[in-house]
Amino acid sequence: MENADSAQSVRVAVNIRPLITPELLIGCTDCISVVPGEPQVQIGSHSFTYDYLYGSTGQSSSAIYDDCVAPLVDALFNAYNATVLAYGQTGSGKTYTMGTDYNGDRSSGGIIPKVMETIFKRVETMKNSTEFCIRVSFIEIFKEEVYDLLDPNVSKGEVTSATKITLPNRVPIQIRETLHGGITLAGVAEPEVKTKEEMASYLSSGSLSRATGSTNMNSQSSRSHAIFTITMEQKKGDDILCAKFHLVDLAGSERAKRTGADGMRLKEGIHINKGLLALGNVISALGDEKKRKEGGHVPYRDSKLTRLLQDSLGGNSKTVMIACVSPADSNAEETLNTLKYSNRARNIQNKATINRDPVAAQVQTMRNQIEQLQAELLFYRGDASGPFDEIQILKHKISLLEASNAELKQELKRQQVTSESFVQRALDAQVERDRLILKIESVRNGNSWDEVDSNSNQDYDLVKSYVSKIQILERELLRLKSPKSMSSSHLVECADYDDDEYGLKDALFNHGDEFPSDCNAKAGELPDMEDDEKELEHSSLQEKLDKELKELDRNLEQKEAEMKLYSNSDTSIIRHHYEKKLLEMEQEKKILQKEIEKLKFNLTNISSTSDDGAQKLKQDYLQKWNSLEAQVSELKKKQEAQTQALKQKQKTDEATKQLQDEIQRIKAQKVHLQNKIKQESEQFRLWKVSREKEVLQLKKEGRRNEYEMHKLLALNQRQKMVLQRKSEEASMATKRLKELLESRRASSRETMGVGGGSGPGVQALVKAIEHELEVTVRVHEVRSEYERQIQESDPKESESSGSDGNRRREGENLEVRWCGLQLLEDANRGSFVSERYA
Ligand SMILES: Nc1ncnc2c1ncn2[C@@H]1O[C@H](COP(=O)(O)OP(=O)(O)OP(=O)(O)O)[C@@H](O)[C@H]1O
Repeated sequence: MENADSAQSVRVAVNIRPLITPELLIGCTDCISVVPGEPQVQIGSHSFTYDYLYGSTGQSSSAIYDDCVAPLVDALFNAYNATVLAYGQTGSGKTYTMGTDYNGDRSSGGIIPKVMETIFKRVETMKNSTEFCIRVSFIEIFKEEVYDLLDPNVSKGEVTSATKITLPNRVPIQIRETLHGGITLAGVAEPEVKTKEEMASYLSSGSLSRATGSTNMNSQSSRSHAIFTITMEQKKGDDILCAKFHLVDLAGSERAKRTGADGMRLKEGIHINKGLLALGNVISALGDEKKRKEGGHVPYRDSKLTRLLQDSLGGNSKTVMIACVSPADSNAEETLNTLKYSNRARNIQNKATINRDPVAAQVQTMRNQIEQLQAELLFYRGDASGPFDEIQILKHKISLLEASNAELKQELKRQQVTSESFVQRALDAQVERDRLILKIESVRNGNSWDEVDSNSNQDYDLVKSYVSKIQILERELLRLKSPKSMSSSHLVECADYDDDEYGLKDALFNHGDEFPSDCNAKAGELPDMEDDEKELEHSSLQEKLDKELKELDRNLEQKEAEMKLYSNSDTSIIRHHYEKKLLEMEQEKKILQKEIEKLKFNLTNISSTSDDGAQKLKQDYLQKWNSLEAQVSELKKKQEAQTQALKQKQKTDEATKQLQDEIQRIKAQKVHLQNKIKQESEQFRLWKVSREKEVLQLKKEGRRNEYEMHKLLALNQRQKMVLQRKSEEASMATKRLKELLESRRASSRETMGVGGGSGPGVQALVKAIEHELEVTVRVHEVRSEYERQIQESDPKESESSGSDGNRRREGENLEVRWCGLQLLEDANRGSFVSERYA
């Protein structure tokens, strides 16, 4: 179900029947007054307003159908449920108003026959576009049991004159609740009807089966609540709509005293009143705004009548209640009750919705979904006009983002410049720091400040050379790095630094921190600019070529328009026309000249005679001659004009030809230009592809270089450590040597003390031998130490080939040089020491 309408209250109409014969016989008078032109009724001191009012001095009862019921028939065709409910005391005219006792008599009035008629008339007009399936059911609630009035298997029973009640032999029908809370009647007959007559026959046969009986108040009193239901199914394509129209004729409320009911009839009356009381309670519950808002309980389950009317009262239905009242003063009390009861019903709020077949509704929903998805798909594919506004907004967003991107790029460039200077300063500081560390280490190792300074200067040079080498490598790396790869792989690369197997972060030449920032600073600068330039060049060239092409198109258009002008007039026809005209003129001229010759001849003959007649003729001839001469000269002028026109035409023809040539030339140019554009685009594309390849290659190379650089740095670090250790060991050896010399000197002094003095020649010899010994020991120590170091070094390195091997050799040379230096120093120091201690 879908398309929920807004809540609509139950409409209430009051139908006041006229005083009937029995009432008149007992002298009843009219106790109800009606406010003219208003749906307002007054009884005693009570006044009530309704939606509609009929009978008495108000509107005629025949208008009930048009005002109240016809809109419900419309609603039924629009798939809304509808209900007409006739309520009132016994004998107040409910059956009469509803037409439930229809017996096939065409003239009999009532709402149901009119509804049937209208439905079938409309079905007839709509049958081409819609498939209808109309079914009817007719049930009654008699003594709190539901009976099927259309059950064909049930004998009609017999009518006993004593009770005047029809007692059919039948089985009550069970009320069932559907999963969705709807109410159904198990096994109720619901025959399909094709015509009004068919429906009417079910109505009349059902009404015959209805329980009726005679009371003091009504000789044909309905002893049951009857519900005639028309179910209409409409199929329009895949859409299936289904709605129900309940036409309810309630049993009348009654007072046993007045109806004179006893026994069976009394029991019936009690049941009737019980059902109506339950209905009253439901109406009260639904009509009380406060209770409704609080979601209070509505006692639908208190009676079968209220259960069956659940949807009609406060549910999914458009409902009209017709309160039937008798105007007789004898019924004043019941009439007042009915008016109060029905007035409350006006407060009931229903919410009718279009009833769609669940499967059809599902299909419809799915179809809507498919349509929506298809629209979305088209939009995302870009081959639909799409939601134009959305595209505009997105375009605007893109342009804003592009502008902000350009700004950010500018900012990035500025930051890059600043960052570069910072990086330079950081590098300087780094070098200085490393130099100081070396100095401190050296001092700690017991070296004098002079030595430290000289060592430090050498270290500084070494550090500087390494730093500069690193810088060169970094630049090389940056150059190789692609601008595009930087953005994506930068983070990964930076992360790699942290995981570096050599622990570069903690190394003396710690460029792990600076390097990525430097990478960042320079990222995309040079290659990006190069690419940008190339792309800019390409786009400006394309633009230029496009402009040229447009210019050519414009020229072409212009020339073709001119051409059209010329070609509009068919040149051959015009020329033909001019030539023909010229020829005609020529002939005319010849004829005129002949005539002139003839006249001249006649004139010469005439001039020889002196006859008056001849003179007159001469005069005539002369006049004619003159006119012919004038004609000839006129003709000549025309001929000249025609010749001019012909010449002009020839010129035009030439111009046309020129134009045609020019158009051909422009067209050729255009083709050439288009080819050029195509070629240029192709070239650019190829360039881009090769550039991308190059970039990939460079990235690869960059990564390799980077890796090598890391290895170099690690090697360097290891060498530094080796050197440091070696210098420590050398100083230890010196110390040991000093001790050795000291002990020897002491022993020699002792020897001298024991053996007496010796000459200065012997002392010098001892000194020289000692010095020699010291140097030899030192050299031997250092060499063995160096060899040991070499053996200890990673055997894998010796296996590496190519550039790795070169670099390794370079490191070894450095190491040897360093050792040599140390050796020399130590040897000198040894000599100095030996001299001092001599
Ligand atoms: N508008 C009317 N004009 C003339 N006669 C009417 C009108 N309404 C009802 N009557 C007559 O009043 C009598 C009682 O009417 P009806 O049987 O329709 O009452 P009821 O409300 O259905 O009674 P019950 O509840 O006992 O079945 C009938 O004889 C009927 O012809």
